[in-house]
Amino acid sequence: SSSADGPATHEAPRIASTAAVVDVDPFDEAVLANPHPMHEQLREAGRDLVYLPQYDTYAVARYEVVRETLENWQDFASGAGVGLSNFNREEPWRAPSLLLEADPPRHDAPRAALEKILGPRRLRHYESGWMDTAHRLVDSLLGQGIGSTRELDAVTAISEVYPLQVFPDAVGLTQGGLENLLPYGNFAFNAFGPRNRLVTDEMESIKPVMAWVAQQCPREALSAEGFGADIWARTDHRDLTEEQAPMIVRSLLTAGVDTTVYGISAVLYHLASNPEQYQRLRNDPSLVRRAFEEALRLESPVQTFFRTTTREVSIGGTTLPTDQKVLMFLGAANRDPRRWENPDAFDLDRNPSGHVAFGSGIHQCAGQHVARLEAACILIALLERVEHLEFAAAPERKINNTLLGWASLPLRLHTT
Ligand code: HEM
Ligand SMILES: O=C(O)c1ccc(-c2ccccn2)cc1
Repeated sequence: SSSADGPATHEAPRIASTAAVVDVDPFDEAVLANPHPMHEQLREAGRDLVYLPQYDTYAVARYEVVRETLENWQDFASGAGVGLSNFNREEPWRAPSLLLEADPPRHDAPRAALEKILGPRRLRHYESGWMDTAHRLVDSLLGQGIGSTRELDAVTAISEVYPLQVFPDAVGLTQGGLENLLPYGNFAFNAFGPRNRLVTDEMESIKPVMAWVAQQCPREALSAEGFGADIWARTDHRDLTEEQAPMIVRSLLTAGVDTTVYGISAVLYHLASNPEQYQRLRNDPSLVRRAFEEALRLESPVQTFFRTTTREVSIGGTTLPTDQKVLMFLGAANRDPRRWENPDAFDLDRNPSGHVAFGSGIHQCAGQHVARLEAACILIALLERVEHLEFAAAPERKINNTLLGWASLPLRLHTT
């Protein structure tokens, strides 16, 4: 592309003249563990558009411009990958997703298929089974006794257990090896970041895990009922091809496990941190879905990912060059005081809708209703039997380039 003063050169990236340069490393492990001070720095740098020199990437952190960037798929594309790596220049670590890393029109058929299969109407079929599983898990944790207290790590005993009890079965996995799912998602979300040790440490060990995931996706590997079967059934009417179907099953296994584990940990963290809000919820369980959304707004389990410009485009009055990565800070947007009053408070009186924890626009989370149903079921089962909960010790962060969450949530549960 050329501008008024002749053809654009490409030897050095031209920094958009008026972007605010902020020299921070969003993938530094200390920052990954506590990103909120950096978010404030990025939001208050003086411009809608920020430039991060360490990664030669632009960035957006304010709510309005994050939302605009998410929704403008024409200028900010996904086809070059939604990680730091630009697929126009580097080989992806695995075949690109037909949803996440595809732009219209290639994105259209896989998206239309998955939207229907994971839609709220279809999910009603899973509701009673998932609720029963939640009751069984809570009863196994709390025992039959009443008026007692139980200490447990809510991550290892609840967040990492419940999704694995319901989701692989709903997808239709039949071959065992479910212990591969969390490591696979953990690696996939690390891989959106730079090739730091979080990625390089697992480059070799992830290979058999990738092979296991690939073996779960063929039609014959999946049970006759479930999300996988529903995806494959659409090849019978040519809504999808035999090449697309296994890749869409892979999408479920990549995006549908670690995210929900982090989401459930997020809401348990805030309920334990806000006892009066927990009592409010216990007295009015109809607030359970709002509690999950408010926790997603505050924690944004998926913190960041990228887009790539498809032409010279302006953000906030600053022109960006083409083929440039733009990092979107969903976590910063979800606590932007320009959009949210008292942004850091967990408040069940707030209407959290409009948060971007599930993204926005054509790539908005295709599994959001699955995530919501899982969280609602486990929360309802806990509310019925746990009078109040508190921290038994300090929680510990789990570190990932993209996901923000907890490795440990030591809780004391007082049961009725
Ligand atoms: C709390 C849990 C979850 C969170 C916070 C979350 C977050 C997100 C976000 C932010 C995106 C947008 C990515 C982009 O714009 O590039 C997304 C996309 C996606 N999510 Fe989720 N997700 C969650 C659970 C799930 C589950 C349970 C599934 C599968 C059952 C799933 C499947 C997908 C897929 C397939 C996409 C790509 C959609 C597209 O590109 O059209 N996610 N998710
Ligand atoms: O289709 C896939 O494999 C896939 C889909 C979605 C994600 C994702 C990425 C960033 C934020 C939330 N979800 C990852 C993988």
